[in-house]
Amino acid sequence: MALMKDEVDIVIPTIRTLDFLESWRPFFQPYHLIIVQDGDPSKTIKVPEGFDYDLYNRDDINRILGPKASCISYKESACRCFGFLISKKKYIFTIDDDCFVAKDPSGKEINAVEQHVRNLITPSTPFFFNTLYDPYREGADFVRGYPFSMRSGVPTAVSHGLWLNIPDYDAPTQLVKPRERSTRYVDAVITIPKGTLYPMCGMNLAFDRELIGPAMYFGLLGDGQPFKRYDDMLAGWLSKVVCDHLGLGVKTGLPYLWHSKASDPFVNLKKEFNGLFWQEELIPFFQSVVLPKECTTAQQCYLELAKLVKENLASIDPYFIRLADAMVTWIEAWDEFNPPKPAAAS
Ligand SMILES: O=c1ccn([C@@H]2O[C@H](COP(=O)(O)OP(=O)(O)O[C@H]3OC[C@H](O)[C@H](O)[C@H]3O)[C@@H](O)[C@H]2O)c(=O)[nH]1
Ligand SMILES: [Mn+2]
Repeated sequence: MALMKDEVDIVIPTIRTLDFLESWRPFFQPYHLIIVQDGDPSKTIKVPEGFDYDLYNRDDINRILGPKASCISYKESACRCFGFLISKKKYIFTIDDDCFVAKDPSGKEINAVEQHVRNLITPSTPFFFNTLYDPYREGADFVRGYPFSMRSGVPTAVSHGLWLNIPDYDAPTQLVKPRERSTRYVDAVITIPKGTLYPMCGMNLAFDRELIGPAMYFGLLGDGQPFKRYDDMLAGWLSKVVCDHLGLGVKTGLPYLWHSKASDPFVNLKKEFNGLFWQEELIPFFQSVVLPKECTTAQQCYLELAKLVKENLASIDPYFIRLADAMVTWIEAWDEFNPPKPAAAS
């Protein structure tokens, strides 16, 4: 049974091949796939038979967005956010092409789509921590002392899944621990408390487009930019600031998938180099941001954040002025392709 099959798009950035889809066929076949082909658009990427998909390469992105295509990264997994923008569905699940179906401790294959949807359709508890983890899961509840006034929770905007086998480590960690593998299956889903940022990894991620889509921009990184392999981190910091401001929840934990490819740590070190230093200034900055109460939509919050990025981060590097402009272009593109729905007749 494919949960919410008409409400979910599965977005896959790829610069390699899509053979991994065979592993997901039982779970993905009922859903629509949006494949964002990065790199050389003249290269043909084969999609295995039997999947319902749209595939967009760089020529398509340029044709569809016109000048606004300038905000979509090139040669960076951040290109995936083009799929977020042109989707018409309520939920997005995005996954990398080197991620496979994992098994839980009982040996059962994990349907990551289903778990993400369950995470997203049940509330979050960012304002008061429930020590027995997600109280809305089967076999759990609010523990003694949990305020009754808070037990309805808040809408969940983001569901952040994890990975067995190759963990998402930065290059320095990968270099000193080349053989370390993620083997611990933790059967938990946890709401990330309000006021706390987190390192959002894009390889096993789902979100509610209608609640937080405009804030899930993966930035202008990659080819031609001094900032690389921090696309998901940037989106995670900014979207969490917006979620906290709008009273939306972010969950992390289940589902797990099996991450198979360790990218080259030396190549990654070069790509991540600036980010390793900049993150130590960016994180405290985003942690300190307080958005004005007049910002009541994800778009308004995001445009305010673009202003703050431009005003406060150019001292780190002039690149942040370009990033701030790209954030504004992203919202313009978002609104062009996702015009506000007319208010229901009263
Ligand atoms: O220029 C590129 C490079 C990659 N892709 C696609 O993005 C996906 C991730 O690529 P890869 O598996 O090589 O990345 P990792 O080293 O595992 O690190 C990931 O960690 C999570 C991040 O969100 C991000 O996905 C990576 O940093 C994969 O589908 C590639 O085909 C691309 O489109 N363009
Ligand atoms: Mn990978």
